[in-house]
Amino acid sequence: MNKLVIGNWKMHGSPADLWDLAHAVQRDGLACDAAVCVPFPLLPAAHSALQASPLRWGAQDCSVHAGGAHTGEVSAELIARLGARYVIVGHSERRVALGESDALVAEKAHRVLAAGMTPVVCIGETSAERDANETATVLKRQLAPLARVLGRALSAVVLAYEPVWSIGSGDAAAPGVIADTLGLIERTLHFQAGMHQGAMRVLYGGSVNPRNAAAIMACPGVDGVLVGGASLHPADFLDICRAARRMANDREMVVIQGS
Ligand SMILES: O=C[C@H](O)COP(=O)(O)O
Repeated sequence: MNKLVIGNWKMHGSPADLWDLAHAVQRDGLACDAAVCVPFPLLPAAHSALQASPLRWGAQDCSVHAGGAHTGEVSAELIARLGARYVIVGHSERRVALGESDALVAEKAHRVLAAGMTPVVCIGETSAERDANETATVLKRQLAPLARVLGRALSAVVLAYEPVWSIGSGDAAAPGVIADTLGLIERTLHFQAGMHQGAMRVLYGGSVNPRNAAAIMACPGVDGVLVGGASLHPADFLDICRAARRMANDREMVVIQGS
């Protein structure tokens, strides 16, 4: 499976930024599966700028409702009509600031799948939870409703492990911590949903940049990265994509040499 790089622009960006990124991709090529998740008002511009590009686009949230009288909400169906392929759900910035529950996040993931897109479901512990040795408890609690609501469709989800203490800090989790935590996630998914290793894509997110991307993507179980700040700079974003492509090449060489 190719590595996947997803940029999360959060509440940043403009149509001009999307065209800059599109031109950079056209000039340098895109070396892996990649997408950029933009604020809702930028989705039409993403459609215009990226429709002829290998770079996909998506949103950062959606309504838990399919449609109807829900002022200010944006349904997954409306997002899909703008050509989006991915929708991030359960980002810690929403869980913390807006009190989004694990059950709500699972229902939103269900809506995204029903609209024919891929949910990128974020999970991760805060620094207080990590210090209190509660990482395993938190991750199991966050994953449980997903397994319950989605059942077999869980394998169509992209999971993003984002330790909250790492987001925007400049300090990515150490490769050993990432590998250990992804192992824990894998065992939890096996126990809760009967899922086997590699059945779904699992990304790491939190202070990923062009300097640490290769080491992070070399961690066992890491299928790609969810990138915040660095995704706002086309050169950095494409450097991370190149690191992802090198990983795939290295693996292909190992398979060929070992076959
Ligand atoms: O969704 C992306 C994450 O919040 C990571 O953000 P960051 O790369 O700026 O730390």
